[in-house]
Amino acid sequence: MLARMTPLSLTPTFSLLLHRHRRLVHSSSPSFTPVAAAGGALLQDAGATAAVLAGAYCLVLAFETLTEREVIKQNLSRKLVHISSGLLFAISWPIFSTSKEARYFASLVPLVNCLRLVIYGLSLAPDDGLIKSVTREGNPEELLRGPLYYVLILIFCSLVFWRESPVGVITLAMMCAGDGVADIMGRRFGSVKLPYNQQKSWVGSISMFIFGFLISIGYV
Ligand SMILES: C/C(=C\COP(=O)(O)O)CCC[C@H](C)CCC[C@H](C)CCCC(C)C
Ligand SMILES: Nc1ccn([C@@H]2O[C@H](COP(=O)(O)OP(=O)(O)O)[C@@H](O)[C@H]2O)c(=O)n1
Repeated sequence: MLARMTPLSLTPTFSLLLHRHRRLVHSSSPSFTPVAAAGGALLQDAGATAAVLAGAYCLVLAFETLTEREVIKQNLSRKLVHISSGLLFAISWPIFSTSKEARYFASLVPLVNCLRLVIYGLSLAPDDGLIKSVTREGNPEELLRGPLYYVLILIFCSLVFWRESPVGVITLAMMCAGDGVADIMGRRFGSVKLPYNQQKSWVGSISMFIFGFLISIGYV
């Protein structure tokens, strides 16, 4: 049951397309050999990695542009990147092959972004746009805290849980949708604070649970 869990995998259309795709790739034609299958999977994973890397770059670039043009505020940009990055990363998992190596290809995407955050967080190179779109105050060192922990969790979930266990996508749903929405709802409507934490509110905490749970259900 848990084998090959993938986001949207229960959607009949998606399952049928995935099944037809797998039958096509693993067809029993005489000319089809395990070497060809391995080569096909390698090509598919390399292409998927390149596509998702490009998607990650374009996503951050889009929010950089919106922030620089003051279409959205810096704090909202950070939260929208926080919410969308991990959720879109998990949605991209089905485009990778069913090979054992697929998870390693997928984890390259957050790994490249991890290196990017370290380089710019240590000010080894300038990237004002990235800093503006994913930090609170616009300090490069901020990249080495929340954003860096975030991509490390993406690497961990893709390597350890991948599509075999729902724990990975549930973790991403809570971290991205839950924590992201908690901030937005809590800042706006969170006047009644938690008794044991005056920095958090009931609205924010309940929002985290509700949105994290709903997105988790949608993924598994
Ligand atoms: C802004 C972020 C975290 C802030 O956390 P906190 O300070 O609110 O606690 C997220 C940073 C995201 C990172 C810069 C880009 C990550 C891209 C991801 C690995 C791949 C996305 C692929 C998809 C197809 C867009
Ligand atoms: N459970 C929560 C979480 C956040 N929040 C609000 O969101 C703001 C930022 O929350 P946070 O500590 O998650 O911020 P990040 O560290 O995720 O950027 C808090 O200062 C609160 O105003 C809330 O009211 N209740």
